[in-house]
Amino acid sequence: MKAPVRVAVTGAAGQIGYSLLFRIAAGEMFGKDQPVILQLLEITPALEVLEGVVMELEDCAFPLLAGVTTSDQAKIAFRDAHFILLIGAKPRGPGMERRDLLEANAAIFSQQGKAIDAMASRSVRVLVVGNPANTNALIVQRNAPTIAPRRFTAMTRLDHNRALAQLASKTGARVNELRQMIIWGNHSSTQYPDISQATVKGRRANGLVDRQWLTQDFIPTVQQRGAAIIRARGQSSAASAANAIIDHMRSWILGTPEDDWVSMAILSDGSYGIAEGLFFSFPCRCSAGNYQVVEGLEIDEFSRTRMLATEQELAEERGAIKHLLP
Ligand SMILES: NC(=O)C1=CN([C@@H]2O[C@H](COP(=O)(O)OP(=O)(O)OC[C@H]3O[C@@H](n4cnc5c(N)ncnc54)[C@H](O)[C@@H]3O)[C@@H](O)[C@H]2O)C=CC1
Ligand SMILES: O=C([O-])CC(=O)C(=O)O
Repeated sequence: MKAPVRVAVTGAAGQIGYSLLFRIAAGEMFGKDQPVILQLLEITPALEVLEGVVMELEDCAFPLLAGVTTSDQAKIAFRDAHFILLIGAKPRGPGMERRDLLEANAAIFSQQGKAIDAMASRSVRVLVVGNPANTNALIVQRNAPTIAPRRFTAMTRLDHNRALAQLASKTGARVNELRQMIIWGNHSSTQYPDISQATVKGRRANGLVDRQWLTQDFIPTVQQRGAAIIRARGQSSAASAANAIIDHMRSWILGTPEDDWVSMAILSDGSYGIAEGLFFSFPCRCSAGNYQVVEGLEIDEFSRTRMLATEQELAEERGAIKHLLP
């Protein structure tokens, strides 16, 4: 049996937490041979609810669940953590953009960045989910200067999965017959879901759909999907977000297939002309716990314009919280 990995999860008593923790404990994130210890963080008033979730975890008698701890102190929850999933934050309601949460959530992420720096394993891998996820990831990373910047990511995998589902439905294919989707930029309504590299059953997706569907239907549907779910459910997406968290971590740790890639928001190194120092979603290939931006893709004018728009928004978000960046 492998040694257990320590997985810290914040906002563990929230909606996403309730869809996520049981799947991690069942072995869906790290594989069926990898025991896990869950280190759960909540705010003090939510600890009682969290105790109920812990009782349910116990009642599942998961063979891979090697322990569960709870705390309202980030420094306790993050101690020696190998993986940290930063979910705990305020979600948006109807009529809001994710950036409207910046002020409410930014303080959480600067404090948690410092706690990661002080307490986590030096080889920790961090995924930021709480919105606005890209800019929160920047706050966390900059507040954790002793951890390598490559170990911080923000989630655009839900957008990637949404784009796959839309294209599969339009072309009558199954999702697993699609390859090489891309989400560029911010997890926001300026993101650019790009099918220019995508294939459907080995054929170029661009040749299977018309420009009008792309611009009037596909791109806005993916960009606005979170808002559509809030309108319908009265709450933001949770089960699909939890599923994307599993997918993101699984790809990062266990790797991507030879003929495909995934979208991850990572600290830009200047690839594709995107300004350094922004958490920007790129197509990435993963292997053995590492990721690399897929280089050398041709970017036409249509794509470039959209990539610049989402880059511009990220630069503005960074400007709004620059006082929180050491
Ligand atoms: N990146 C993405 O694709 C997605 C991001 N989200 C975001 O994820 C976040 C969580 O969503 P839900 O679980 O639906 O919200 P929720 O409100 O159901 O749960 C959030 C939990 O976080 C806790 N919390 C608040 N401040 C905390 C802190 N300082 N430390 C630890 N825990 C704290 C709350 O007590 C609550 O239990 C939201 O910001 C939401 O917008 C949601 C869906 C997709
Ligand atoms: O839209 C929201 O606020 C929640 C979220 O990030 C998503 O569903 O993509």
